[in-house]
Amino acid sequence: SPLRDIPGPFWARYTRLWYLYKSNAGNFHLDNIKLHDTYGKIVRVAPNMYSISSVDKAVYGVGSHFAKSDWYDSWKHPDPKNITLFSDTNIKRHNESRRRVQGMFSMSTMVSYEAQIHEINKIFLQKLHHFAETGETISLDHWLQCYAFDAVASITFSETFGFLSEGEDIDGMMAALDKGNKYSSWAGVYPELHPYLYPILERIPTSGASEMGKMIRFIKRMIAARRQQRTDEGAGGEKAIVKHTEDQKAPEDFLDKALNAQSKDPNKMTDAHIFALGWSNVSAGSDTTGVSLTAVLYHLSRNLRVLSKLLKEILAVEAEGKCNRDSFSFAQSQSMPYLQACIKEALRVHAAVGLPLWRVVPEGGRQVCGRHFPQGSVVGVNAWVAHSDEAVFGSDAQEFRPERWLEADEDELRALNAAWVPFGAGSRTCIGRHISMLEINKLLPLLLMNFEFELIGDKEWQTKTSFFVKAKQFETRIKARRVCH
Ligand code: HEM
Repeated sequence: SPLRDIPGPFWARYTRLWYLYKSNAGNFHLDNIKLHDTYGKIVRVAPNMYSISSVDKAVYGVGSHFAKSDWYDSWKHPDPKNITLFSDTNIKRHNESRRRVQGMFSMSTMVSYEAQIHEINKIFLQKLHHFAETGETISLDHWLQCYAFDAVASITFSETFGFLSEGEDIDGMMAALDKGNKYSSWAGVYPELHPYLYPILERIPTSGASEMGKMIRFIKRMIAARRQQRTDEGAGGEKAIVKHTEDQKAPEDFLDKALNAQSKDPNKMTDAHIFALGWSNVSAGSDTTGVSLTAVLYHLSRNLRVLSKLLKEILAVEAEGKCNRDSFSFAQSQSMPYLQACIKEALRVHAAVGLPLWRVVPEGGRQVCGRHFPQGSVVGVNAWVAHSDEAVFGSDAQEFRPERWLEADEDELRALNAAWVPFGAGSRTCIGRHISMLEINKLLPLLLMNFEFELIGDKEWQTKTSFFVKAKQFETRIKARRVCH
């Protein structure tokens, strides 16, 4: 092989088992950084899989023609009818599907959902005020995940899953998603087995495949119920706008938007597109935002200098009467440079996704990270590796220091931004990033204005990666914030 000199662990040269084991051992986000420290910019992690240390535009640039590798096949049901945006490895079909739904995810559309997010924020604040009164210790990561689930459900289906009000994983949906993701992460290493493994494992209750099946059925039930409701209401698909919330001013939710688009042109918005939309929002829009919110709060709680500087910015806005402790507008958050720097920095030091984003070198081969790769080679960058690159982020790359985003000059900022990939990059970049940005920007100032978060234990937190880098536990005590600092 022309790539035989690429270094890496001994067993990775001969078998995918090494990557299977390592990527599922729970620490690959950190192991991947160590691998690059040991072996350099390009590291072999399996006979034909190469981890690269930077976000090469040749691979991830828009129009690069590097398709997602078959590692993504295991992220969908083997039935080809169940395509999803995230797992589609066909460039042409993915572009077409993405174009059909792109408008629903634009920032301007997202801002129209502010009122829904505001309602979810209210429920969450009430819950936290209760915990502040009782003084009990809570798992903040769990509650932030409940929040993210209910928020995305609210804009997708105009109803919450009830996680925040119950504080529980109702119907085991969180666990189902978690197990499904774990299955996909390991089965992706041997994707050729997925069509055979999935139907067998699906029959074993609580296996990752059976839990994935449960989520798929849940989404299909939500869609079928809405179709029925529209028929019962006489909409029958022809009426342009059908409201499913009591608030008649609320914008159409994602599902209605998709069903209305289908009634206008069933060929453009097929049943498969509608399923893919519901599935993407629930599966890709909950854990990711929960993990990111958890990361922001964790790093702020451990960096009191940063926290008090951010509080100053937020409380100054409050003093000017531009917000109150119940409501914070997205527009306001956008004019707060330190808040933006803190969010960006937290997503840098703790990207939600902790595995490389695998791509296939297209026909004719390509130059990647300064070396030629023949077609069919699989290359991928892990955001954790890209974000720890000292050549870009400086010798303090490991530190949580939001100022780096404010001190950089124009050229430096361009380089920082190019290496900042918590949402992926290029044509496969996260389509839902504006949803999470809306949620994070509206919620975080409210949390900090209302509460003090006291971490239990002074050790660094423990994390576990399957695909998402989740806190093992984030035990916290909450106090109502009464005095301005
Ligand atoms: C902070 C929160 C989020 C993070 C960190 C995040 C991260 C990512 C990343 C890294 C990718 C690229 C994966 C790859 O190349 O394989 C991605 C893709 C995707 N994300 Fe997100 N995501 C977030 C929130 C959301 C939300 C709220 C939604 C939907 C409601 C969503 C839906 C998607 C979809 C559908 C894709 C696939 C896009 C495509 O291939 O065209 N994400 N996300």
